[in-house]
Amino acid sequence: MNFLLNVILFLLKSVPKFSFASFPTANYFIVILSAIKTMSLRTIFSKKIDNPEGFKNQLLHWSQQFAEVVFLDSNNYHQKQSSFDCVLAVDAFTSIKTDYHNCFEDLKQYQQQTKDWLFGYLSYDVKNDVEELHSNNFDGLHFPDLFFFQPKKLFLLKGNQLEVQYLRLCDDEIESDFDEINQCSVFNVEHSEIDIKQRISKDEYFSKVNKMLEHIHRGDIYEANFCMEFYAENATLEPVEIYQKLNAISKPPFAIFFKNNQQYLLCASPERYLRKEANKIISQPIKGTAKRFSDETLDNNSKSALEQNPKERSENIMIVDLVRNDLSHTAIKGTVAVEELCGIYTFEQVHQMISTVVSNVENTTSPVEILKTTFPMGSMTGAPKISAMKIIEELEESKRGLYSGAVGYFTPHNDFDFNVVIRSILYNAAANYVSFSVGSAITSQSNPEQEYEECLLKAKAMFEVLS
Ligand SMILES: C=C(O[C@H]1C=CC=C(C(=O)O)[C@@H]1O)C(=O)O
Repeated sequence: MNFLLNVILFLLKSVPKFSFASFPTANYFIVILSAIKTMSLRTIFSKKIDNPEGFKNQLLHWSQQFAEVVFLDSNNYHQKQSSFDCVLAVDAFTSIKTDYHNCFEDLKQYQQQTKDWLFGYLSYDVKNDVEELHSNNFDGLHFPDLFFFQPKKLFLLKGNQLEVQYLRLCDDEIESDFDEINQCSVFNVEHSEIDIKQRISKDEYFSKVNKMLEHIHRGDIYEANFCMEFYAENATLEPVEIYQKLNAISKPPFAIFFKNNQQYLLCASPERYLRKEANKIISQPIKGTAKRFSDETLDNNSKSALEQNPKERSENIMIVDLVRNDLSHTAIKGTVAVEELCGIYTFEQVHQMISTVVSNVENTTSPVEILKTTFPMGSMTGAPKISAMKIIEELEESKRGLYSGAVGYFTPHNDFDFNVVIRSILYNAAANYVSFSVGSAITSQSNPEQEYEECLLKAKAMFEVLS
């Protein structure tokens, strides 16, 4: 039945004369068929958008009237594993907000019972639900450890094609919302200057990295991601404005504007944590970072130096091994594979080394179980994972919270896609607290001075938009 509906829907959508504007009857059919398809939970319709970039901008500004907002933008970055160019989910119908205690089980139940689109995040600290770990470091942000919501209103954009999915309880608002979005004026507001402080001094950074190196030389761990926080108190900023500036200079494939009441994430991440597409699981850890140059020759040299650098390659390969192990917990035997090892990808701010590790799972495997057995992502912890997380907690000064967590969504068909929260600004408007953290992988070959420089390179875009 569902297959037949999908075929009819596909045929209707693919005949050009049946576009929304020129053939309302066909569109009417699409709405009806789609509604039956989703068991009447959501009303769906498609619309052709003439200017997707302009529309995205209006959509983001329009979304600000809601308490819960997730805006995902791939910035048209060419990638195989992508379903949409841009997604907006707003206005919670139901939600789950919790600390780490039993959070994976609670999320599993919520996801299974809702059987709908869910958007939200897992903070780094939900690790404490899975292992005997703690998060006692300083927290100026006070975000919940885990938050997901079922949006009343959902917009999915791919190329010129927009699909709108509204819960039936509010589907009478589709037309008036569209008028509002089209009329939404895009304004630019300047923010006041923000005084950014560093949580640990350069000397403290060196001493902590040296302690981490002692752990490595003793054989406690062989790699760990050491991070440090930059922050501002008594700060006020204009979240949309700052997000758009950060996105404009970074254009990463996993950009996210997230809002939960007074809590904001302005994220310019280049990294995917985990995606599930039917039975296939895809993880794309990043390890290895190199500077961009405006001069083409210097830029190419930096790229090839990264590609050949033995330290960066070994960092990446260690994490690939860890991810293979993580995926094996839920994989069908013999299906874990490395699709790409140490590929070099260029972004606006940096060159990155990215590997792609995949596996297949059974239809019956719970999506939340796949997250639980792989979280937190190896690229932000180190190896062996549990020992690395213990040492990270001991040496870092700030609670990681949503930094180094993951934001993304579940579909009604048990698929999901989550990014890694890095290269991001976090803001609690109620506490007037702004924070961003950066880190790098420490291995036996690390030179503290170079690691410090790498952190500053990763922080450059955030400094630029906040100053
Ligand atoms: C910890 C960060 O980056 C991680 C992710 C990608 C590449 C990394 C690296 O090259 O070491 C880091 O492990 C950060 O950006 O704050």
